[in-house]
Amino acid sequence: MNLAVVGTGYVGLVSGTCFAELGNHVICVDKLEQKVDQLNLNEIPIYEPGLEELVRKNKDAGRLAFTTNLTQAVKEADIILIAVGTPETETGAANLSYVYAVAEEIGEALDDTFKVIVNKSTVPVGTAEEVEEIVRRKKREVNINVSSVPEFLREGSAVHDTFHPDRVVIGTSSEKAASMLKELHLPLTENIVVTDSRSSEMIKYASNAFLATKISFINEIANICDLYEADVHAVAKGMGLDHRIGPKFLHAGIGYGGSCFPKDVKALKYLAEDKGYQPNILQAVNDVNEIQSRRMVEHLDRIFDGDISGRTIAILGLAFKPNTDDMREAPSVKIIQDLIKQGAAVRAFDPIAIENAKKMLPDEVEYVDSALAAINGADAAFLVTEWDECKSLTPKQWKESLKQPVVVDGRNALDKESLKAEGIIYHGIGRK
Ligand SMILES: NC(=O)c1ccc[n+]([C@@H]2O[C@H](COP(=O)([O-])OP(=O)(O)OC[C@H]3O[C@@H](n4cnc5c(N)ncnc54)[C@H](O)[C@@H]3O)[C@@H](O)[C@H]2O)c1
Ligand SMILES: O=c1ccn([C@@H]2O[C@H](COP(=O)(O)OP(=O)(O)O[C@H]3O[C@H](CO)[C@@H](O)[C@H](O)[C@H]3O)[C@@H](O)[C@H]2O)c(=O)[nH]1
Repeated sequence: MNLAVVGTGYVGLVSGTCFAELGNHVICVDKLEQKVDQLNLNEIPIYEPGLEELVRKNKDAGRLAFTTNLTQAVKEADIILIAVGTPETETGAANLSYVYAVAEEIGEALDDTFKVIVNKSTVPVGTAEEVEEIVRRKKREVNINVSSVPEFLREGSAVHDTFHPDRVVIGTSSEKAASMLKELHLPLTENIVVTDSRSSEMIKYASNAFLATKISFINEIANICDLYEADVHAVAKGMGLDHRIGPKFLHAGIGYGGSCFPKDVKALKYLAEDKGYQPNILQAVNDVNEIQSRRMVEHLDRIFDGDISGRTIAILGLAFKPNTDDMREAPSVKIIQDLIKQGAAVRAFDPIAIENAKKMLPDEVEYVDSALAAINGADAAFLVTEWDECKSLTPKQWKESLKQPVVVDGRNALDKESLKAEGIIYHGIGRK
């Protein structure tokens, strides 16, 4: 099939490339000329394991191309995928201006042949219908269907997730569109749910909100564990073995970040409130997450009697999770701002996110190029992102490098017993 993919962020770039790998002919469009030039030189603007080789291979095979020319890409396509950003606005609602702008451009570019327009961006319920209206306003007699096929990939394992999805959701009112979209996705999975576009849009928000709920729930349990000297690790294990609960997304820590969970929980909350419904669970999920990253600084305050001014704190990991250089809504930002406000000096390490981090963090932060260099001579260390390089420091290295043997593990990723055995003052989140 011939595909046009509009937007070359995580979703557009990864899904476009993977569809090319499956034998489709894919043209990816972005309005940023510099990004398209980079992609044409095989320079991948994001860090995503396995992606660069796949882009190169499919470009060389003539199945994948990058352009700023939306009109040409639309003309050649049977299916047009919209994969532009839907960031958070001040009210918490999703900003749909990029989606609407693309709908207008597609409307202007369409000819008479039947095309399926697919919304892959995460959007409020009813957006597929709105996009169809915008396109038809441009060309009344146009032969199209607008469907919703939400994306469920995770950053850092995006290529793997795209080739091995748990399910594909197709929301459409057209049998022809459903059959074309099924044909496109069948090589990936047989678990294809076909529904209407409104339910499909809701499936995406509900899935992200549910996963975020699991995280805020276990974080709340961790906070209570702290008060009663129970260990949330053991608690999560004991809970997760119940098949009805499951072990995943029960890892307590400093809260969820990234470009999706924070904004999507708020956007769904906004959708409910906009119709006069008070979504109490979503509110609580968000509230718990907003303060969870403060737990690390609280631990430090306790150790240093509330005065950390003049202390050097090593920050291990800046990205919102390992295997990505994405700093969007990374808990490290709030933590570092807090530390600096209290007069501490911050020395930070991340294997790949430092360049992105510099754009968001205070100028006072010192950056170093290894985990060991970060902890060398520091008064305490914070594990903020559980990169392998940070987790693999030995108890001896921690002990010999830190000025004071204080380690606050915001991801509960370190072996607390061996650290304690080495004489290190260890604090996890909800771990006695
Ligand atoms: N990042 C993820 O892991 C992920 C996973 C699932 C779903 N989503 C959802 O997918 C959508 C895209 O997310 P992302 O992280 O890939 O976005 P992004 O913001 O990283 O990238 C969007 C791209 O679209 C381009 N763009 C904007 N307007 C354009 C236009 N008119 N024409 C051509 N290109 C245009 C931008 O230049 C940018 O390169 C969002 O709705 C997000 O919530 C993201
Ligand atoms: O048990 C857990 C699991 C995750 N996290 C945190 O939750 C955030 C999100 O993690 P993850 O879901 O792995 O990353 P994303 O790439 O943001 O992916 C989520 O958001 C995407 C965008 O919508 C969806 O497509 C994915 O299905 C969904 O998992 C990160 O800060 C993690 O550190 C925890 O704190 N505890």
